[in-house]
Amino acid sequence: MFAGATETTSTTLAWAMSELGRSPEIMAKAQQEVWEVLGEGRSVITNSDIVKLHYIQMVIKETLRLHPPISLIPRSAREDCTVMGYDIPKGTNIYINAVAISQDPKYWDNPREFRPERFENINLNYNGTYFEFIPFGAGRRQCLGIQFGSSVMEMALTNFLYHFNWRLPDGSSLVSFDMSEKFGLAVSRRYDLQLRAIPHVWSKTSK
Ligand code: HEM
Repeated sequence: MFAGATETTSTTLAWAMSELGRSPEIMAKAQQEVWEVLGEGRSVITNSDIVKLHYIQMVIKETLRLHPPISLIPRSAREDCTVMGYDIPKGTNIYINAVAISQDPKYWDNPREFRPERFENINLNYNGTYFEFIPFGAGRRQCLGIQFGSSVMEMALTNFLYHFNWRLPDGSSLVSFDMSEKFGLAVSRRYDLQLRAIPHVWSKTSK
């Protein structure tokens, strides 16, 4: 459970920073929200700050839509049944492909695009009642760490964006930005993410 809890959250954070690193406009919008809501000189950021950061919450949701760390959710048929014309005998192992569902063009416009705004006016949460978006699974065996995991991710991402500006390493470009995946306990980046962290200096523009 310890590995399941830490690897999922750290992997998602790496994907969030990857998506923001290759989308400077979305990064700027997220940072603007963090700076405007929190104001200057904050050394401690609390949960009561995080609930006000709607765009950050959408960035995390959009990251989990494109990169659900547990992409195959296991189940076992408790009885003989038929699904979409396929006979499934009792005891069959079934894997629900969460990543295929959350990128299905039947439910999502331009599904491969990283666009946090798509969550703006729709009440899609993690509860597992919206089957087109199930990064934490659904039903009785749904993830027990939804609240904790989402708070940790929002808190960490907010701290990253509040305190630092992020740039590509010298010599690399947005065109060649690597987004390849590695399948393991969680679907993580194949190669470590490399970004330059530059401490944020407050000026009139960031207030
Ligand atoms: C990005 C963060 C996380 C994601 C995306 C995630 C995702 C998932 C998924 C997809 C499942 C399977 C659900 C199902 O079968 O329907 C699961 C199960 C579980 N998760 Fe998470 N998880 C995350 C973080 C955490 C954290 C932080 C904890 C604990 C502090 C945790 C504890 C558990 C436990 C105990 C289960 C097994 C539940 C059961 O089988 O009854 N998870 N998680």
